[in-house]
Amino acid sequence: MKITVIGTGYVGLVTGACLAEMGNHVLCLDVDPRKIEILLGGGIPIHEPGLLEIVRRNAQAGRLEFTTDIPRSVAHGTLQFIAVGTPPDEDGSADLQYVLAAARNIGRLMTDYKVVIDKSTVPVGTADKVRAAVRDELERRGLGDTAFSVVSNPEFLKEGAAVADFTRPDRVVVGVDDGDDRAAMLMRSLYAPFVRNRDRLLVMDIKSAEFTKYAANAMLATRISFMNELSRLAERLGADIEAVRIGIGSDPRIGTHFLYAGAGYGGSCFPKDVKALARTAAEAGLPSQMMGAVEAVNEAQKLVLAAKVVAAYGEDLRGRTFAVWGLAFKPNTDDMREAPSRVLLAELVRRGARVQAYDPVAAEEAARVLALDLGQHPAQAGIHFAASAQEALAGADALVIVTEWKEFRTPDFEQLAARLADRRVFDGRNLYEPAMMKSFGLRYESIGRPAV
Ligand SMILES: NC(=O)C1=CN([C@@H]2O[C@H](COP(=O)(O)OP(=O)(O)OC[C@H]3O[C@@H](n4cnc5c(N)ncnc54)[C@H](O)[C@@H]3O)[C@@H](O)[C@H]2O)C=CC1
Ligand SMILES: O=C(O)[C@H]1O[C@H](OP(=O)(O)OP(=O)(O)OC[C@H]2O[C@@H](n3ccc(=O)[nH]c3=O)[C@H](O)[C@@H]2O)[C@H](O)[C@@H](O)[C@@H]1O
Repeated sequence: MKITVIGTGYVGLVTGACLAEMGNHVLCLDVDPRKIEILLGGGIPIHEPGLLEIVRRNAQAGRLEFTTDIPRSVAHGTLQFIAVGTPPDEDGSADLQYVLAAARNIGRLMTDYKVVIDKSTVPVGTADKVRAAVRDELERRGLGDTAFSVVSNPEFLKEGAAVADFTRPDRVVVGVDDGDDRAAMLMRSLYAPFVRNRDRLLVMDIKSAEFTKYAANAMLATRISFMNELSRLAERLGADIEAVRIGIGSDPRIGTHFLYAGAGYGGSCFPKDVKALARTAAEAGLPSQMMGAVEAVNEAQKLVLAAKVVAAYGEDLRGRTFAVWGLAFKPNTDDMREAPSRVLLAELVRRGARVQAYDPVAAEEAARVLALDLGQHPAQAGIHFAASAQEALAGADALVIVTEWKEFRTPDFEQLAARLADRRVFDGRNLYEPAMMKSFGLRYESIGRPAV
């Protein structure tokens, strides 16, 4: 099939590459010429395991192309995936300006039947707005009776595992208008190679499809905030949240996934989608009590590591040096959006500490966003980037772990103890056994477990 993907962020690029891999002819459009330049040069603008190979292979085969040319992109695909950003507006609602701009471009230039597919995460009712935007443009051109379909096809992939999530999905949700058999059939055949078990392709009405996406992210964020709140209580009571996690996760009604207490959730989606769902609920006259609580618990959780450091060293951290391992909002990505490390680093440098930070891939992106957060170059604020986890430890008083990259799981503990002046580790991801840390003479504080 001929497919256009609008937006070459995480979702657009993964969608385009994986659909090309199945033999479709995909043209990816972005309005950001820098991204298209990178893609035309054989690279990708993000760090995502396995993606570069698929992009290169399909680009070389001529099945995956990139452009900034909007008329060409509209002419190309019968299926037009809209995969642009939907960042939070000032009031927390999803900002639909990019989605609607993409829809207007389609209406302004299309000459034959198109399926306009909302892949971006968009509030219930957005498909109607997209439809109106396309229709208005067609009518302006005197082509009001040109046929087109609007489909909701929310994406559930996780960064760091995006290719596997897209190609072996737990489910694919497709929202279509009642009776729009043409669009439903096109979507079914498009996804057939990925959903061998046909039950996993869930066709429903458009509003339910739009709502399913927010319900999924809100449920996952709720689980994390619930565990984070319990972790604080566990610390106060002297219980171990890891034992509790295993204890409750073994009940299949609860399940083992997404129950890890930590340094707070970050990323481009949970924070914004929780806010947007709260906004939708308020606008519908049914204000959500839960979403506000989920968000408030998370904001507080992002401060927990800094609070532990302050409890150990006092409010004034001048003259102290901290090694920080992990900056990205989670492992296997260089994405720094809403990363808990940003809150930690801002707190440490505000109190006068020096920071030696290490992340396997996110350092460059971290330097960029921290400069914006702090209003000055990170080095001026006292943040230095180390080339390795070991280098970050040199001359540090203590280590703070924010992101659970695999390479942090089994460090040389003797060396760790020898390098840290205070032999102290603050672990925001519960990577190690407290008793083992103690046996190496390390003082160890983690999340929701007794300090040793
Ligand atoms: N990042 C993720 O893991 C997931 C994201 N989503 C949702 O997918 C959507 C996209 O997210 P990301 O890929 O992270 O976004 P992103 O911000 O990384 O990329 C969006 C891209 O769209 C481009 N763009 C904006 N307006 C455009 C236009 N009119 N025409 C062409 N290109 C345009 C931007 O230049 C940018 O490159 C969001 O709604 C997000 O909530 C859903 C599931 C997973
Ligand atoms: O809508 C989206 O964009 C995506 O949002 C999340 O994916 P993502 O943000 O890439 O990352 P997650 O793996 O969900 O992690 C989000 C945050 O939660 C934290 N987390 C996750 C799991 C857990 O048990 N505890 C925990 O603190 C992670 O450290 C991270 O900061 C969802 O998992 C995807 O299904 C969804 O498609």
